[in-house]
Amino acid sequence: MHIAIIGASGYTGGELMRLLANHPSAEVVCATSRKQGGLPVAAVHPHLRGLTDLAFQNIDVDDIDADFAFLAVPHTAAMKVAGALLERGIKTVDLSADYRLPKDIFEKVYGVPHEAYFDAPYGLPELHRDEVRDAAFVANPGCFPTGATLAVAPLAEHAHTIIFDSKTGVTGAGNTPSETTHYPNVGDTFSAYKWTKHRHLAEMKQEVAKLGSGARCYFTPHLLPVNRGILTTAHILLNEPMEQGEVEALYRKFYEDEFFVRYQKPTLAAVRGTNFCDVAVESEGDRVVAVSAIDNLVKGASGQAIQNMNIMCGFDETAGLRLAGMLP
Ligand SMILES: NC(=O)C1=CN([C@@H]2O[C@H](COP(=O)(O)OP(=O)(O)OC[C@H]3O[C@@H](n4cnc5c(N)ncnc54)[C@H](OP(=O)(O)O)[C@@H]3O)[C@@H](O)[C@H]2O)C=CC1
Ligand SMILES: CC(=O)N[C@@H](CCC(=O)OP(=O)(O)O)C(=O)O
Repeated sequence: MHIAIIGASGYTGGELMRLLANHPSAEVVCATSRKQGGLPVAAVHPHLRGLTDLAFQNIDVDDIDADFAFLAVPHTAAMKVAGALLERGIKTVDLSADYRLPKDIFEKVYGVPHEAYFDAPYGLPELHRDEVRDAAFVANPGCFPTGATLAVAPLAEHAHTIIFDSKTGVTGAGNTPSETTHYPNVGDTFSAYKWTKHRHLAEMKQEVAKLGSGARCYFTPHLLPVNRGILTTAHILLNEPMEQGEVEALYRKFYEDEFFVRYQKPTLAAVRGTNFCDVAVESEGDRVVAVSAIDNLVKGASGQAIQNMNIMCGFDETAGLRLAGMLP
């Protein structure tokens, strides 16, 4: 199957190319970039040298010749081309936020009008696999909401309040340098940002509600001095106390058939470079602490996008994604 990556010069675009280089049924034939057109992909992504001879193309989506596309461009840029891909019958996974929320909530949270709205399944396969299978266009979840939702899904319906406390690596901010990501401002230090109003809270609330939970949700992100990874500590306040054994059994059962969710003590190192989400829980009666770890660029973005592609195209769901982490 021939793949186009729109926005291939960015972090998630590079990660799509790295992962697809090992996919048995997919070949990247088009890597677009507005600024790097004509340059070899390896000039921007040196880790891919020897694995691809492609050069970036600065082309319009109407000129793309491919069977499947990934949109790896910022939110509001994806909506400008999504409709054209759909009209041309090119199945697509959108990594941006443009189709993750209902139109009115998107416009409120992102503060911009949506120019080209249509409904799309929310591509968290562990919760919405059947919808993804039948879709021509899938909205890939945000990185924080992926780890947060998987941390609480088995228990959400028993909760009245959920507090998500997440720590993320810096690649979550994309490859454009900024004051926030400037090395002396992020290295050898640690801080919270958007303490109460991060835009991903809307996705978390949406997914918790879809799980049949009326729980109130709160979220505070923190910026870690690492490149990749998100560790989320979710404080789940229960309607009724539950014993450790009961909670743990619930999690193990909920995820027993999920290749990419592993019940074990989460660390960033064990999931780095992989599509795994590691999860574990500890109960103290009416509060359960659930911790999850993902790689923001893989399960939080490009890996999950390929997992969705595999489901949409009838491939083995794990194709190209059976990678171990890097330990020690
Ligand atoms: N980084 C992460 O951990 C995650 C990112 N995402 C989402 O994935 C998408 C890509 O993120 P990421 O790779 O980190 O971002 P980057 O900023 O690293 O890359 C985005 C790429 O899109 C291209 N681009 C930028 N602006 C426009 C535009 N207006 N129109 C067309 N192309 C544009 C740029 O290429 P050029 O300038 O060369 O054209 C750039 O390389 C975003 O929507 C992001 O929110 C989702 C989950 C996790
Ligand atoms: C470190 C950092 O800045 N992270 C980003 C999350 C990026 C992401 O994955 O989310 P979207 O796909 O919704 O853009 C943030 O906090 O906004």
